[in-house]
Amino acid sequence: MASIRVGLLGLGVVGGGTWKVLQKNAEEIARRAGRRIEVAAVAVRDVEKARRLLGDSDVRITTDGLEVARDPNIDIVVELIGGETIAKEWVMEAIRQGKHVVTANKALLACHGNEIFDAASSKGVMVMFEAAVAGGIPIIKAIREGLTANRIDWIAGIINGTTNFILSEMQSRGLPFNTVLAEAQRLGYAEADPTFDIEGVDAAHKLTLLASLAFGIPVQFDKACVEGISKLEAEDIQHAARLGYRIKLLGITRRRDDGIELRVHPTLIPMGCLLANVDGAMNAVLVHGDAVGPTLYYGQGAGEMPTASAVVADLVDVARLESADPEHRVPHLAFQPDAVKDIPILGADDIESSYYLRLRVEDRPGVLSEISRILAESDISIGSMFQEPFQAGEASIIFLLHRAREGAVSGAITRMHKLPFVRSEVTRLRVEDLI
Ligand SMILES: NC(=O)C1=CN([C@@H]2O[C@H](COP(=O)(O)OP(=O)(O)OC[C@H]3O[C@@H](n4cnc5c(N)ncnc54)[C@H](O)[C@@H]3O)[C@@H](O)[C@H]2O)C=CC1
Ligand SMILES: N[C@@H](CC=O)C(=O)O
Ligand code: NA
Repeated sequence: MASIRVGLLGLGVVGGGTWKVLQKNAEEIARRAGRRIEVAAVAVRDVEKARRLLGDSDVRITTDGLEVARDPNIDIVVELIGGETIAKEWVMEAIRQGKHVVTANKALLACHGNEIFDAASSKGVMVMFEAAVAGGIPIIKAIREGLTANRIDWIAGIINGTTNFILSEMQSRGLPFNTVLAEAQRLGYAEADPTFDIEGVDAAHKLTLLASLAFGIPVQFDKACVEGISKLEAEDIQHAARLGYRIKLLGITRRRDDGIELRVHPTLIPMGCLLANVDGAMNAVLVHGDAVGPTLYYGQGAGEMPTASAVVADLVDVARLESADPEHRVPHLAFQPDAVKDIPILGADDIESSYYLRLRVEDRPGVLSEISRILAESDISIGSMFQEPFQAGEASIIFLLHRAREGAVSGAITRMHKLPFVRSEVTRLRVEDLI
């Protein structure tokens, strides 16, 4: 059978890895796909750099992705440039031209996925995005195909390699934040704009896609509650450890009777939990289905070769399914497009979690009773608390609170800020008791 011809948009970390995997495992991939997967053209910013990587191959190099998207000899366009503007323009053009698309671009799909998937369905082409969530872990395939018998209850995961790498190195080696971030950038884990990693935006992009796949809802990144790790203090990492917890940036999406939680934030998880022991740039995703129970997917969530592994797996899927009737392909978001439901996404105040609060207080009689009174009046019960010895007339008090609505906790914190003996902003972190 004739080879399937690919146009690569971008030849950076992931694009370069994709080229390497396709060369290295060409025979094995052809045995699986039923034909060879051949890179016919690439679009890049730096032509000379691309030429060095591609060696003496006869791949056409251009700086214009539209040229690749419009090339009648290309069957699949692989978008690996990132961002939402040019990437969207080139992807939409490829779809208009009737080409299948493979992308690792979670920002693009989390913000414009509904439009892109609609356009692809109308044209009868596939948009595959395994690399966009948790890099090399086949989490999309697992949810979209492996767990289709289940009503999925919740997903909780470490889905950003950069921040997990930063938190792990800060906790285990005491390295400063900026040193570890620079190393994550050198290793190719970080986004072009690393604030996407640090502020939880990248994880929220991925979680948005997971929620759509799990619950059959439209892609709604703008409704996610997002908090990153930039404000996390070393003191809280130490207190958490003393209480038997580790802090991880988690993405959590949960189906409740009144709607769906969609949230990313630093989270205390008990040290014995599986996710608490996922270190470095590794990702891990827990998916709970009503029939299967909890399932766990673990692997490299970022970096050249692991991400390329997912891109190439999608290419093989397209090669296998290309000739199938579009009606018989797996739907983009796991549910048939006419069965997607607009279930409400819950706002921040409606989130339910346990909480860690840290208050810096002055040494005065009645401090504890005042704080306890506010919590009791807000209908929030205290699980445990400890207080550090006073130094220079001040100390930190740490509370672990039982499950409560976030709105109640925020209201209590507002009241605490008005207490004359509270000396700094109250630190609030969520606590989740996972498997
Ligand atoms: N690096 C990683 O570990 C992972 C990255 N991703 C996603 O993969 C995509 C690519 O990321 P990286 O490979 O890390 O980025 P990168 O910055 O290493 O590579 C980007 C490539 O796109 C090309 N490019 C960018 N703008 C262009 C333009 N206007 N015209 C022509 N070429 C252009 C650049 O020349 C470069 O070859 C992003 O969407 C990213 O979020 C997804 C999973 C993991
Ligand atoms: N910047 C991302 C790359 C993979 O998606 C991460 O660190 O996880
Ligand atoms: Na993946």
